[in-house]
Parts: sequence; C-alpha cells; structure tokens
Amino acid sequence: MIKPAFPLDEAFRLNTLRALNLLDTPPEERFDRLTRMARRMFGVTTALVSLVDENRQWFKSKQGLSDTETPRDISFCGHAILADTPLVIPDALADPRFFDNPLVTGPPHVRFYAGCPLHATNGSKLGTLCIFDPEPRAFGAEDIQLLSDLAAIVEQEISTYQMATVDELTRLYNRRGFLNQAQPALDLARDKKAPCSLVFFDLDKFKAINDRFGHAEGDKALLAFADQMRRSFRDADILARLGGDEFVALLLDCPDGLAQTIVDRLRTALDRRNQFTGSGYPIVCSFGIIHIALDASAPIEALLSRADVLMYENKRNRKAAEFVH
Ligand SMILES: Nc1nc2c(ncn2[C@@H]2O[C@H](COP(=O)(O)OP(=O)(O)OP(=O)(O)O)[C@@H](O)[C@H]2O)c(=O)[nH]1
Repeated sequence: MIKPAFPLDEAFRLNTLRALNLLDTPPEERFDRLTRMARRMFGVTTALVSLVDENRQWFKSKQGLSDTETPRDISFCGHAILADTPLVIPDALADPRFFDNPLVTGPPHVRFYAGCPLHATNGSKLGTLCIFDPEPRAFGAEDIQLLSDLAAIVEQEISTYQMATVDELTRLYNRRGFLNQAQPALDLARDKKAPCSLVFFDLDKFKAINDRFGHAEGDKALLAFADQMRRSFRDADILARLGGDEFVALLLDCPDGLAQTIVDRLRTALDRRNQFTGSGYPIVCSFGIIHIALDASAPIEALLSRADVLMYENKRNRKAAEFVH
C-alpha cells in the first residue's frame, strides 16, 4: 500500500478547508441529494462527499457507508486530491497503491473507485465527490465527464454555503452561521456536562467613526475588532458578527471566570491599539457575559437575548459614568 502524499499547498489548503466551517457539521439535504444521484446514476454501492482533513477524511455526505470518517493515510481520496483530474481505479486489487489497503482487503471491500477533486473558489482541493463499489469496472470518458459535472454542483453548493453563513467583511460567522454552529455545539457541551459562556459585544460610538471618517474607515474598525477577537479567543470558540457593530463569542468548555479574563485581555489589547494606531478614534466596546449552567436548556437565541440585555446595561452604565465625568 502507498500512503497518499501531501499536496504542495497543504497548509494553505487546510486553512481554506477549516475556514469553510463545514467539517463536523450535520448532514444536509443539498449534498445528500447529489450523493444519492451519483449512487443511482453509476449503480454503485457508495457515493461520498469526502473532505480531506489533516489526519482523516470526513464525510459531509455519505450513501452506502456507516463510517463518518476514515484515516487519511489509507484513504483513496487523499490520492485523488493530488491531481486536477478525477482519479479512477478500475480494480484496486490490480493497483500497487491499493491492493493491500485495509479498505480493499476488509470492509467496505473497495474494488472500483472514482473520485473527482472538489475545489474551493481559491483553487485549493478540499476533498472529493467519490463513488466506489466492491465489483471492478471500466469507467469511460463519458462517465468521468458525468462525475465531474456532479462534482461541479457540489463545489457550487460549498461556495453558496460559505456565502450564506460567513460575514463578507470580517470572515467571521454571520448570524445564520453562528446559529448553525452554536446550537449543536451547545447541545454537545450539555451532554458532556461542559460549562460554556456567551459574550455579546457592541462597539461604542461606532456611528461617529462612520460619520467623521467615512464608511470605509468604519469597515476598518470592524475588521480590527474582529481580528482582535480572533487573537484573544481560543480556536474552539465560535465567533460571529451578528450584524452592524454587534459581535458574539460562544466559549465552549469554559470554566467560570475564563470569559471575563479573555474579555479583559481583548479590551487591554484594544486600549494598546487605540494608543498607538494614530487612526484618530478609539475602538471601544460594551459587553455582556453570561455563564451557561450545565443543566440549562434554553435555546441559543434565548441566551443571545439575555447576553444582549446585559451588554446594554453595561453600555448604559458606561454612558452614565461618562456623563458624570
Ligand atoms: N462602516 C460600516 N458601518 C456599518 C456597517 N453595518 C452597520 N453600520 C453602521 O453602524 C452604525 C451602528 O449604529 P449604532 O448601533 O447606533 O452605533 P453606536 O454609534 O456605536 O451607538 P452606541 O452603541 O450607542 O454607542 C450605524 O450607523 C450603521 O449604519 C458596516 O458593515 N460597515
């Protein structure tokens, strides 16, 4: 067996894949429809949308397979993303790369495989639309064209998904992306009895930045705040721009007090930026933090409303304190 090599742009490719926020998300009909079509059109046992992650291939959609992922080093798709054209293996037992691969010698007993690379809009190869079957078979030019056409639809769905769930300016989640991610993450955290926190941010006097310095400068301030959020929170936290100058962070597996520490760190970094940037205006935020109790069952929307109310109290108090001074 030959393990798949790493593509030359592996780090860039992985960044692109992770930024899509598709890994470990629930199945979706718009992808399942396409794998169902592939299975039926080609009369194979299995059709997958496989995303090739650092050490595994994970299936966004699967027909005819119960596994949700397999190790990358035994994957066929790890090989398929190394070329721009589809990889076709008419008979895995006759191929030196695969004849003794555990996916060939054991379940699901792959003999025939065809995988078409799926490209992100920046050209990175994310994974494949692939089909396989326990019987060897010939796969001609027309078949390859058909599989490529289906793969192009999967690519379109991936880019539509990204546009619908990611904030175009900051590349954080938008409201829809946040709700998609946050509710299942919260449900999982409750099952695991891991405490979480939610932080709601709203920039102070943001309208004045737009009014005095122009909309483009306002955009720069929003970007600077988003960048600071990325730097201050942890990789596993779910960050979003809900709209306008409102941002939110869901901290998973977060001991009581950690959210406050991170918010303090973020505000200290903003203060430092405000002193040295020379932009002519400070970026300041109000925030509300709620700690989500282990036995809480409120949906994420209700938690957002509670954090929003706390943020407004914080903003009102800060305005009142300014007025006194
Ligand atoms: N530059 C820019 N401005 C935006 C964007 N989306 C919303 N806005 C503006 O953001 C402003 C938000 O207004 P407010 O919530 O009243 O902002 P504020 O001045 O921070 O008010 P306080 O929160 O009470 O301090 C509005 O003027 C919107 O037009 C955007 O994508 N870019």
